[in-house]
Amino acid sequence: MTTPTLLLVGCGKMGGALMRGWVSSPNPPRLFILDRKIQDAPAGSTVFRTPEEITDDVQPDIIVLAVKPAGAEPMLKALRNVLGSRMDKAALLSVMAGKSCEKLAEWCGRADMPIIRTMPNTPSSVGAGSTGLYASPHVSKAQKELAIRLMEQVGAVVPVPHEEDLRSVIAIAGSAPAYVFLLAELLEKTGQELGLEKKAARTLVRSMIYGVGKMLHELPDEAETLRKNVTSPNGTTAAALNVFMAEENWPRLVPLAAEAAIKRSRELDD
Ligand SMILES: NC(=O)C1=CN([C@@H]2O[C@H](COP(=O)(O)OP(=O)(O)OC[C@H]3O[C@@H](n4cnc5c(N)ncnc54)[C@H](OP(=O)(O)O)[C@@H]3O)[C@@H](O)[C@H]2O)C=CC1
Ligand SMILES: O=C(O)[C@@H]1CCC=N1
Repeated sequence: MTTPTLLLVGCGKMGGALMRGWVSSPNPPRLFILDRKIQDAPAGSTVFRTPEEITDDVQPDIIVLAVKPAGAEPMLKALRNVLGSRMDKAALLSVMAGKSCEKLAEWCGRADMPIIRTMPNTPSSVGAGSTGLYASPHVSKAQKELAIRLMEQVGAVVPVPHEEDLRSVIAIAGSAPAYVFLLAELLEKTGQELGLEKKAARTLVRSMIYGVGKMLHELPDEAETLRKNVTSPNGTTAAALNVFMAEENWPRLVPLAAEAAIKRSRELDD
């Protein structure tokens, strides 16, 4: 298997998470990075601060676009100018929460530009990401396989049949690490308010969430079964879950939050 060449455009929170995941994986890609402020580029990679700095020897197999959606149009137009026909030999892999394949192809200057849209998440930085992936009709079988292989190097990949499905991926996986981090924050804070030392609350909460993640990852059981195994009849967990599971709480709030994320993804498309 040949080592693919990537041009990673934008190396902030998500691009940086992918970069860290890739360089720690068994077969790291050859990395060119375009980012105006990256400080910790991995050994062996090459950094450009502006599109104009990109050298003539750069021929990417995949251009990974990880800037904010609002910055996509000027960036792709600048890349087209600098890369010229080299752009035609590459596929574009967007990680952005907005901007359709159609728009991205237009900004690449080519209606049949092969575009792969993905929605990864920051756990990719430790090889435990989850990525939804949609390939436009212009993506070849080999390009799609390469994109899947790259994203599998940093976690699980779920191909989706429709571009629109990526909105659901955003709501339950792309944005969702923040929901779990919020739960961790609130549990740690509550532990301290209940009298535990900060360090003790932090250790207990983080190892608990790690353990829950490991069980969900390794065991075949449904989440519901694992939840019920913790919930002794009339015990402490049942008392707490009566609060969370009340109709007006999590059963209403989780779909409401997902809907808000989806609505925002539509706005980011414009
Ligand atoms: N954060 C997350 O958890 C996830 C984010 N995404 C998607 O990833 C994309 C990036 O998000 P995120 O990583 O959070 O954003 P960041 O702002 O952290 O990263 C973007 C990076 O690109 C750089 N950049 C932007 N424009 C240019 C330019 N013209 N020249 C050089 N460098 C440039 C930015 O520099 P500067 O700051 O100086 O502008 C920054 O370092 C978004 O589209 C988002 O939807 C997807 C899944 C999860
Ligand atoms: O908040 C955002 O818009 C990005 C996309 C998913 C996670 N972060």
